[in-house]
Amino acid sequence: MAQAREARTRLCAAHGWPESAIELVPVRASGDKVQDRPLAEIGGKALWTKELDQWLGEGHIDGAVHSMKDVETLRPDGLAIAAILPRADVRDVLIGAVSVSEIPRGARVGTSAPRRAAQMLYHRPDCEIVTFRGNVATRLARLAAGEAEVTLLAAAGLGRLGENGVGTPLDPDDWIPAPAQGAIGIECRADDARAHALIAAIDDGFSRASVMAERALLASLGGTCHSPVAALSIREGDAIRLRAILFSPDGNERVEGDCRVVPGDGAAPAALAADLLARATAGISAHFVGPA
Ligand SMILES: NCc1[nH]cc(CCC(=O)O)c1CC(=O)O
Repeated sequence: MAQAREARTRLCAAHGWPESAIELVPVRASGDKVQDRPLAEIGGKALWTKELDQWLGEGHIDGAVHSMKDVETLRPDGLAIAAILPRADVRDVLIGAVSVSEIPRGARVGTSAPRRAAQMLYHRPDCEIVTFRGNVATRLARLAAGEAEVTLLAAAGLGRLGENGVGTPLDPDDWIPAPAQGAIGIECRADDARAHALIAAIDDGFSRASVMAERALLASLGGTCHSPVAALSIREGDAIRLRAILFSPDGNERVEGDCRVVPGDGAAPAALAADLLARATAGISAHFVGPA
C-alpha cells in the first residue's frame, strides 16, 4: 500500500490531478496469505503477482503497482511494464549489529531469502540462519522477541514505512542486493494505450535501464526471486556497470563477474549470465536452470 500511495502521488503530480483521481484497490497476494513457511518452500511461482495480474487482465483495475524484486522475469503476454519509478535506496540494511564482521560469533540470522542467507554464510560461516518471514513490522517484532540476533531488510521497504533510522545500510561494494531491489514498477494492460501513456509519463529512464539489465541477467540465469543471486547496476557515464554474484545456498562457493551495459541492451547481461554459469561450480549451477 505504501508503494501504491507513492505511485499515486507521482502520477497525480505529473498530470495535475487531485489524489482522489486514482482509487487504490488493495489486493491480497498469495505470498501474504501464507506466513508460516519460507516462500521458496511454498514452491508456487508468481506469489506476489498472480492475483494482481488477474485483476488487471479482467479490467477490475487499470494499473498494478509492484515491487520489481518480486516480479517474475517472464510476464503474461497481455501486460506491459509502463513505468519504473525513480529507484529508492538499493541497499540491504543489517539490523542488530553495526557491521557484518561485528556480528557476535555463532549468532542467529533471521531471513528467508536464499540470497541473504548464502551471502551471510559466505562472509560468516559461523552464523546460523533462522527462517524469518512476514512484513517489516513482523520481522522487527521477531527480532525484538529474541528469535534471532540480527536480520536483514531492504532499505527501500524500511524507508517507505518510515523506519529510516533502523540498522546499518550495507555498502554495495561488499554486499550486493537482489536484482531490482528498491524499484517500483507499474504495469497496465498492453492494449490499453491511454493508461500506458498516462503511466509512462512518470517512467524514470535510468531506473528502467538498471532494473531491466538486472532482470535480463536473472532471466538468462533461469533464476527467480528465491535464487541465491545478487546483482546491481551502477551508473558508468551514460552506461551501466552490471555486477553479479551467484552463491551456493550454503555460502561455501560463489562466482562473480561484471559487464558494461548500454541502456536497453539485453545481450550483455545474457552474456554475463552465460559466463557466470560456465564458471560456476556444480553447487552453484544446480540452483539455476539457464535461459528459458
Ligand atoms: N520479498 C520481500 C520484499 N520485496 C520487496 C521488498 C523491499 C522493497 C524493495 O526492494 O523495493 C521486500 C522486503 C525486503 O526484502 O526487506
